Amino acid sequence: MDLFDSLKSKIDGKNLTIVLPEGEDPRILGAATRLVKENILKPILIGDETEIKKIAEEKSFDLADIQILDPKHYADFEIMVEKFVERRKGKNTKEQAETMLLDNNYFGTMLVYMGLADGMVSGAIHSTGDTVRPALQIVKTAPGNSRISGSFIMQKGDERYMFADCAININPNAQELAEIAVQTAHDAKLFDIDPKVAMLSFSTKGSAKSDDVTKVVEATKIAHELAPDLPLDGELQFDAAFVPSVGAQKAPGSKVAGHANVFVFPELQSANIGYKIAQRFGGFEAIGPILQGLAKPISDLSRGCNEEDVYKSAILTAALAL
Ligand SMILES: CC(C)(COP(=O)(O)OP(=O)(O)OC[C@H]1O[C@@H](n2cnc3c(N)ncnc32)[C@H](O)[C@@H]1OP(=O)(O)O)[C@@H](O)C(=O)NCCC(=O)NCCS
Ligand SMILES: CC(=O)OP(=O)(O)O
Repeated sequence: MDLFDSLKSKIDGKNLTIVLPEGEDPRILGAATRLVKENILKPILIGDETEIKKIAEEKSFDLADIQILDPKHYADFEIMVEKFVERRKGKNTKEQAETMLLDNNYFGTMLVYMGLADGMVSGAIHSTGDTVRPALQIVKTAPGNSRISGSFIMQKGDERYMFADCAININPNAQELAEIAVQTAHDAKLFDIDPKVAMLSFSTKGSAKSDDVTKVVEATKIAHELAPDLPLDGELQFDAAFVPSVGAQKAPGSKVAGHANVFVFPELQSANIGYKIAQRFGGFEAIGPILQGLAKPISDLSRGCNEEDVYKSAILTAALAL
């Protein structure tokens, strides 16, 4: 079954609500309208109501049944400020909270934290830092996770893979990289991928020596300790991880080499560049970044996203709320 048909059937009838803090962007409005029309979930748009209605009219989007909230006129703003200050435990004053919560991403994240929405999708306009910082500060990590990371589902036809961490941790150490691998394998299962995890490098099984390679070797060792039953191998070059004949030549005996479907990059530069190359040269659809390890589902978008990406990310985020 198509991944999104499967996710839609999981959330069907659950009346889940997803906050879209960039309510004035036509891609967001288009996706929200479609989600309502198809009765998939309830979007909550954040922004200036008059402006949102004006854009919707220009683009002929029907906003009936879509809730719009403007932080400037939110009736329970004071309650939200109180809860924010309580959550930030001395890190932000009431005065700071009053300003911060006028920001759509902070406001939207608080709706999710307070249980007034099931999830949030943002990042069509905002950078990843501005999108995820409120989530890191307010929602924080789920039990058993020391960090959050960001993965992409990469799909084309019948092919479906996961790439990580393409979004958050700039230069993870070995322990962090191992946790990213385990998190991504966990999420892969939610998206009907039976994970075989490759810990990527520019070296395969000792073919090159450097501190960067040693980090991946260490991470592989730690990941085995964290998840002994998980098929995972490293360090592997991408060709050794993906192409069966190359895997057999460069990493004979490996159960993962040549058959990997979850690719863990050594740091953010290669991961972010890698997913965009697969997307733009390779014609893969890139769904994400999916934030892994957060206590509540919040997803980022690439600023290069289109309406379809927003629509799919909202469905996926809702499914993560179950
Ligand atoms: C994610 C990112 C924005 C966080 O950086 P930051 O805002 O400087 O974060 P700070 O170090 O100030 O930490 C802010 C909070 O987030 C927490 N945090 C930061 N990184 C975290 C992580 N990976 N997992 C969990 N919590 C994290 C901190 O503990 C801190 O919490 P606190 O305020 O309660 O103490 C930063 O790592 C980043 O810019 N990453 C790259 C994003 C990017 O450009 N990606 C490419 C495009 S997708
Ligand atoms: C995920 C990502 O790279 O986001 P952006 O393109 O918005 O920087």
